[in-house]
Amino acid sequence: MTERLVDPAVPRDLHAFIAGLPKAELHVHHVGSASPRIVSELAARHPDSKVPTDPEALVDYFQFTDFAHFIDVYLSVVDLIRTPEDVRLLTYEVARDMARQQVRYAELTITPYSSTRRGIDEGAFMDAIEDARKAAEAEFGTVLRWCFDIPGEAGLEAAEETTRLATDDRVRPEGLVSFGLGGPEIGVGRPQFKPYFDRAIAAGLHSVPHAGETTGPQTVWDALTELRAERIGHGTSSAQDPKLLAHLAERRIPLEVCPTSNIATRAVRTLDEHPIKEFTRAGVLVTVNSDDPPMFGTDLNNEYAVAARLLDLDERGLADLAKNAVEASFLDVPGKARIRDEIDTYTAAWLAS
Ligand SMILES: Nc1ncnc2c1ncn2[C@@H]1O[C@H](CCC(=O)c2cccc(C(=O)O)c2)[C@@H](O)[C@H]1O
Ligand SMILES: [Zn+2]
Repeated sequence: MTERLVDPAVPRDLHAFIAGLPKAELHVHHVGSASPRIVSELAARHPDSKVPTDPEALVDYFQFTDFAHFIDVYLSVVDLIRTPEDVRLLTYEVARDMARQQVRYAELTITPYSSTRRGIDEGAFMDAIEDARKAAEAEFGTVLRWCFDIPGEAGLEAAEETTRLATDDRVRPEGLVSFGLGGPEIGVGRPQFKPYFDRAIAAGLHSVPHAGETTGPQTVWDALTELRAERIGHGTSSAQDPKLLAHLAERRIPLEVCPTSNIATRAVRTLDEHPIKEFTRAGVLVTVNSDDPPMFGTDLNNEYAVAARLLDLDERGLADLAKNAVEASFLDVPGKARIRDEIDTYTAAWLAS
């Protein structure tokens, strides 16, 4: 798997630099990060599932003809997660995979509605993710925080349930920092979710909806004006609207860019056509993320290598990219300073060697 991820266009020593570079990840999904080993283990527990039990067969299963197909496959993996133990195992293993890539901090997007709707008790669900979060920090030194997102296509009933789980002090987990909106965008207008985002923001959560992934720049404008987005998930179509690009740059509103995701879901045709270059030229604060790494045959290190190739970055450029994610994160000030210093120390030592 790792060998397939080594982008031949990027010098091997830059891959080595990336592998050791301390990083933060802001746009990565809980279920979407389940490794082939975990997915095949869960599939073996549930023979009624259409998900292959063989990790190699999963590589073919994770090939998508379009975004709708991706969502279907994604939900077939969601169906495998049926007990709090499944949730705990998945979360802990995701943190282990992140630690292996020197991820010091990650905001993991979780869709609690999809699990409680499938019968997992909400209190047991929150305990499972919190236990894994505390274990990951103690054992790997990786700090996890949660983003709860509404699966928009599931409508306002899902929005209400997600908002309740995110704002009711009797159930919301300690690690929760942000509130999002995921799933298909086509036919799922952002303005209808304004009341729910207003409640989440009033409860102290940061707004980070997906927008402009499979629809045009108006969706990004709506996310900014109606949902008061502090960051935008993907924002790919922003490149079609120079005023929007200027607005994002001027207000320093970060984009959570996931290059390989956009190719795998057919949102963008080829990496060379990806708008990440336009974003950078316009002065937009770009962060690089993996979204659903095993499903897209990638990992965060590979996304940094892709960015290095598309943006022609050297070690200092890659270190700046990592620091963008730290700056755009909702980690506290001392935590940000700690990771920023680690990045600078690592980079200086690398360049001096
Ligand atoms: N790149 C992505 N872009 C957008 N979303 C992404 C991406 N990657 C992962 N997701 C996740 O996909 C899910 C979609 C779930 C969904 O649409 C749905 C529809 C109807 C019913 C139900 C249900 O559970 O009853 C769920 C979301 O949880 C979202 O967090
Ligand atoms: Zn996403």
